[in-house]
Amino acid sequence: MFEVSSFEALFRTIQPQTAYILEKALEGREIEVEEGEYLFGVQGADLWALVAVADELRRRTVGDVITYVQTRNINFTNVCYTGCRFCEFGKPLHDPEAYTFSIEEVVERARQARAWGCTEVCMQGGLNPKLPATIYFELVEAIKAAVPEIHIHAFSPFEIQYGSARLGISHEDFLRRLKDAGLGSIPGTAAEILDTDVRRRLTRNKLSAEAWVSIIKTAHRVGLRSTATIMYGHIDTPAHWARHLDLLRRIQRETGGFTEFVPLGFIHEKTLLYLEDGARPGPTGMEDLKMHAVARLMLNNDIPNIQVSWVKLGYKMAQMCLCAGANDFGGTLHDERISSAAGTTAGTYTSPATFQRLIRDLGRVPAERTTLYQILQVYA
Ligand SMILES: C[S@@+](CC[C@H](N)C(=O)[O-])C[C@H]1O[C@@H](n2cnc3c(N)ncnc32)[C@H](O)[C@@H]1O
Ligand SMILES: Nc1c(NC[C@H](O)[C@H](O)[C@H](O)CO)[nH]c(=O)[nH]c1=O
Ligand SMILES: N[C@@H](Cc1ccc(O)cc1)C(=O)O
Ligand code: SF4
Repeated sequence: MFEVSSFEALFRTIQPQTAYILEKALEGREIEVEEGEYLFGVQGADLWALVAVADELRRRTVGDVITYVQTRNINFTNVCYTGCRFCEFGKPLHDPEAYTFSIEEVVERARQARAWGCTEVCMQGGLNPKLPATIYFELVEAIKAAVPEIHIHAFSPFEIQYGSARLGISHEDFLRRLKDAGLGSIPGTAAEILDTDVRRRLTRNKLSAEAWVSIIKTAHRVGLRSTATIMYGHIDTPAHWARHLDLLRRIQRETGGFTEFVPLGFIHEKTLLYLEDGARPGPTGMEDLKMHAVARLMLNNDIPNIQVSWVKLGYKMAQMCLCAGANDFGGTLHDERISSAAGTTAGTYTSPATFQRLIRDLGRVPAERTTLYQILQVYA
């Protein structure tokens, strides 16, 4: 049984309802959707108690190691007509900033990545109607032929839906062919908020919440693991967040395919969602802390790894969230473009030395991992 007693004194100083839920969490019991929603509303001493309990659960489940992965983003095209209101990365074909890499350019980037020490390439793009629908297979095959040892983490559920629809084949056949070509895993992006009403206001043409769930489950069934994400801090509410977390853990109980959960705070600066549609200017610092902490409480029994996105949070807030339930620092990235296009100034690359320094500053232990959380080296 989990130890509750060391928290007793702290719990006497906070709201009884908060204390009740935090005790349940320390006992390893399930935090219900309504309880998660309640926790998103706590402030002051209750918020710090939530953070302390999330940090304790993190310590019990995954210990004091904080991992990171050497990976290079290859955003092979930004041409996209979906028009998501939160995205400044996607551009129409004739936009002066539109670009598409050739297969040779993508392969060259993967080769360089390997030479720099990367074990992964993270590849996502716009939905570019000028590219052949077979581009997804061609990219994977070409990278595998040139750099066979690199793990290819690529193509969001939306890209899977788009590619398979254009080829007229099932999601399952499309995913199996990608896996046979050498795909290693898929990013769980395009999740945004898995709620029909919110999605309608974020983006008119994007895949539905149901399709996201179905494609993720299909990927897991064919043996392709994925990350899980949420994009929060725009027109969404704590009720959406708690339901989203609950949906992710229910998927995980069916498939076991999620490697980690990555909260992605909305980068608002240049987006139409903020400038024209009245969305909030991204999450506040307290919302960032609560997102990582409540995720730890609700997911701890099902998804052990919670990743901070340093691109969205910046290093200082990322460090804080690593003290509030998270245990993974994400990737080196090298060429981050999506958040940068939306106006973040957090940077496009983080070196292993920087990760190690920021992790040591927390009194924790840095370690490099692979995409699937195999530890490559611990920096004791
Ligand atoms: C840019 S898309 C690339 C893959 C594909 N086009 C898709 O939409 O699935 C990848 C993810 O980036 C995230 N993203 C885009 N713009 C963002 C922003 N302004 N703030 C935070 N995340 C953003 C969204 O979660 C989105 O699903
Ligand atoms: N969090 C962001 C990522 N993450 C990619 C990860 O580094 C990696 O692919 C994953 O950990 C696989 O296990 N990439 C971005 O471009 N922007 C982010 O905010
Ligand atoms: N972190 C995501 C990928 C990602 C890429 C770009 C983003 O803007 C956000 C997330 C994953 O590994 O699954
Ligand atoms: S989020 Fe993806 S689908 Fe939406 S506009 Fe951006 S690149 Fe296109």
